[in-house]
Amino acid sequence: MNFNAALRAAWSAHNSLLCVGLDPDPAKFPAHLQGRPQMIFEFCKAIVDATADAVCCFKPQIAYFAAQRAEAQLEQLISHIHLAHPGIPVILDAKRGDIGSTAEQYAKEAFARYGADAVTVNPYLGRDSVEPYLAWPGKGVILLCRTSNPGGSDLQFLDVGDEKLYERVARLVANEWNTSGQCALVVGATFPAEIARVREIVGELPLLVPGIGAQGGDIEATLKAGKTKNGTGLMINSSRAILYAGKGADFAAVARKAALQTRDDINRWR
Ligand SMILES: O=C(O)c1cc(=O)[nH]c(=O)n1[C@@H]1O[C@H](COP(=O)(O)O)[C@@H](O)[C@H]1O
Repeated sequence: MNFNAALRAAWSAHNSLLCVGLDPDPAKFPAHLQGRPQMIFEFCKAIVDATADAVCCFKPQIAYFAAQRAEAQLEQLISHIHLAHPGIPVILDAKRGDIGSTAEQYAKEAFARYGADAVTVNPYLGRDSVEPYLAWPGKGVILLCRTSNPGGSDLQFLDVGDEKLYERVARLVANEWNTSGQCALVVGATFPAEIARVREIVGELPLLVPGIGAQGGDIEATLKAGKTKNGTGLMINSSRAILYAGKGADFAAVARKAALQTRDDINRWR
């Protein structure tokens, strides 16, 4: 699957810019799943099947699986998404960053082991640390630019010459690293002014925007700042606000309601 092409197709086929983040925390699972050996897969599969027609992509966060020794369930989940919901791209949120030889292994892990269509990557080791991901044709490489957390400002807001570090990252990625059209950027919904600045710098490049829902980012401000001319260009992630909207046996149906509501709230401002 070509990540960029699949994303564009899903934006249009599902009329949605919503990315459902899969951050499974067993402590928050409904009672009837507790203690089941495959509960992480079962929880995520139920969410995926209930929300697939309302999203443009899914984003499993690898730490939630690895912390529970559930990597096999992550493999199973991504494979399920591809089989049951073909065409919906999967972003593996791993925020990797290492020297080239190690990055080759991380790229193989994301794309060959897990079968992800895109991966999040930290840009601060520079171009040669990102090239091993770009060597996988058609796979998406989503670079951290202006993260949603308050401490993101500690480094990303430093002045480098006549611009901020996050602006330099946006410019570098859009103008120099994106030679094969595989790149995208992460910009938090909690910083709409910076979303607007990044959009100004990068033209139509897709932006992954986490931070609505549990982190309190504003949907209207995000859309006004980040949408492209045709009302797309964004993968707006919500994890906890959708996954844990319900706490009972009907959790997947409640998650679906939350996802549809979020999709519609987003579409109001496109
Ligand atoms: O790369 C990410 O996805 C990411 C970048 C960022 O700046 N902020 C951020 O919250 N994320 C991820 O997005 C998800 C946000 O989850 P919620 O706050 O529950 O919607 C988590 O999986 C985070 O790891």
